[in-house]
Amino acid sequence: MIIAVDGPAASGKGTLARRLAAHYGLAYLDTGSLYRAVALAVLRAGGDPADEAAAVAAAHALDMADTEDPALRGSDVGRAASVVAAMPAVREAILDRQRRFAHTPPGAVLDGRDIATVVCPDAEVKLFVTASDEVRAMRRCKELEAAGEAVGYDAVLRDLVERDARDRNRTHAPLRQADDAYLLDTSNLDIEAAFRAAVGIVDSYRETGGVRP
Ligand SMILES: Nc1ncnc2c1ncn2[C@@H]1O[C@H](COP(=O)(O)OP(=O)(O)O)[C@@H](O)[C@H]1O
Ligand SMILES: Nc1ccn([C@@H]2O[C@H](COP(=O)(O)OP(=O)(O)O)[C@@H](O)[C@H]2O)c(=O)n1
Repeated sequence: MIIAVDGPAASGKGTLARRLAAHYGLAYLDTGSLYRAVALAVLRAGGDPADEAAAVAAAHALDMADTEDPALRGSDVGRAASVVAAMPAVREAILDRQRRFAHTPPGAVLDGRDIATVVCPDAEVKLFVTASDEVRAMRRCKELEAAGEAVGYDAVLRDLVERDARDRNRTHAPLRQADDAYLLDTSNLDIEAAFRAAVGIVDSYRETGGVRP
């Protein structure tokens, strides 16, 4: 089984996808960490994330071990990731790797922006996870604070809104809800409630053999 989890920044898709993977015994891939790792490699080499040749070279050289670096979670890296992610050649360089991961038995949960639309349009279950801008900014603020990066709420909100706009408006593989994806708004759900709601959606899919919303 493949479960696709897409949504805007800090909507809680990673938290949900990781728990769904553990619950159903599936592998888990945070595809955002691939774009973040490409961006971090360019930044560390002293390059500009807008330099397409540098970003594409970093994407081809990407090692899965690079996706474990705690430095990936910084807000500067998130911003740079959305710049390199708008480049079709960067996306192309890491597409097959994501598809192979998803199709390795017994299947996987992948979270990102284009999983249901581009990477795995054949996924059995598609979730589009969202939350209000304010709720997402508050969650990301707390997360950055806990990681030792104190960024004010206003700056985090501005950053998320700007990054989402870049992700939604790019021409190649933009962030959007697939026509056959379930919308899960977690604005008023804590982590446990969001997980229970998602399990309800996946189980009802399995019981009905794939009735779409
Ligand atoms: N439903 C929720 N309620 C409250 N906090 C949440 C919820 N889901 C996730 N979080 C927290 O919000 C932050 C961002 O979640 P994450 O799963 O990393 O989002 P995304 O993968 O969409 O960027 C994390 O610190 C996480 O613990
Ligand atoms: N499947 C994906 C995943 C991430 N991305 C890009 O990578 C950036 C970082 O993704 P992420 O999932 O780590 O970001 P957060 O939601 O954790 O803030 C996004 O802003 C997108 O530009 C993408 O284009 N496609």
